Amino acid sequence: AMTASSGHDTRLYARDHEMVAILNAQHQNPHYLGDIELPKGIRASTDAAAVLDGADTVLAVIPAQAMRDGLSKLKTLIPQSAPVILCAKGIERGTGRLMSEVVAEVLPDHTIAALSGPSFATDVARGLPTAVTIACADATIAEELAAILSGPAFRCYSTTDLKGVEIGGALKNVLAIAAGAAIGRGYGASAQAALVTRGFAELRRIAQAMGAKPETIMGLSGLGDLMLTCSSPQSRNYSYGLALGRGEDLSNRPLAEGVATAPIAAELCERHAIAAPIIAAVAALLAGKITINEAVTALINRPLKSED
Ligand SMILES: NC(=O)C1=CN([C@@H]2O[C@H](COP(=O)(O)OP(=O)(O)OC[C@H]3O[C@@H](n4cnc5c(N)ncnc54)[C@H](OP(=O)(O)O)[C@@H]3O)[C@@H](O)[C@H]2O)C=CC1
Ligand SMILES: O=C(CO)COP(=O)(O)O
Repeated sequence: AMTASSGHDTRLYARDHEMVAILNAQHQNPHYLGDIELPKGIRASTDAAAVLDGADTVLAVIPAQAMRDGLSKLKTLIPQSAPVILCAKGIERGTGRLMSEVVAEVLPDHTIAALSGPSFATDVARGLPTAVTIACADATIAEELAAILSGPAFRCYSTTDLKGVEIGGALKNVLAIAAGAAIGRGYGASAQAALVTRGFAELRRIAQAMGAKPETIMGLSGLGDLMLTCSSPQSRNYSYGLALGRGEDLSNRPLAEGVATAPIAAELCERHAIAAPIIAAVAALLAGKITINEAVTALINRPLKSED
């Protein structure tokens, strides 16, 4: 929707024939975006070759755990000259790879970028004002992509800190589950703020260990997306946490990337001796190893320390 609103020829590949037919005929995507009116310029197709033929920029918008498989199937069709912009927020299960590392293995000769920041799909599709970060190791390409993607209500800031952008996007989902679970269990807004703030300290430590820039973590793709995702039931990760906290049935819920990312993030922190008790608690909670009450009691009774 954002590229079509900016006047770009926008083609969408999807595997669901019915969705493609409805999108082309009614300019809506009822399953994912309700009755939101999408720009008429978007042309959808189930024919990947036709969609990707001659594309000068490709946005990869599939869940993190499906990224390797999804792009592998399309790799011969993606034009060599087209930068691939990753929109998924997560760490790959099994390998611990960031999305850019996954794509570097699948498409080793392509320019890789990542688009991330506080941006609910429904807000962007409605044309509500949104600001995000686009990252690419090549500063000129990052700036060019920011200019291409920005539009009347969509503002892109550019950075070369690909890792920083990816780490913020992946970990905010894990922390949103913690925030939602605390509210769902009835611990209140003070506990929620404490979890988000101390979770942010964990995010900063991990980012530093991985060589990300502090400015990126303090920016839209870090703090910005953390604020959004940890405070709004519109977030699928936060609402997953809410349901967990309320003891609701967790089957058949919409995608919550933090569920897959939590255990791998906790394992990475343990392996690199990075203190991340909240991320570890989310992983243990999701694995059914502890209850929310046990997690909160353990967190609040940790040895006292300075606030760093
Ligand atoms: N929704 C949002 O507000 C935002 C989402 N993101 C990120 O974008 C990524 C995708 O999320 P989102 O689009 O919301 O997820 P959804 O679950 O809403 O949609 C997933 C899309 O990916 C397709 N898909 C799923 N699995 C595969 C697969 N194995 N191969 C090919 N296509 C597949 C689905 O197709 P089908 O319908 O055929 O199953 C569907 O079109 C996530 O990492 C998310 O964190 C980032 C910013 C905002
Ligand atoms: O990443 C998002 C907003 O920036 C969407 O969050 P959820 O995946 O939790 O819905």
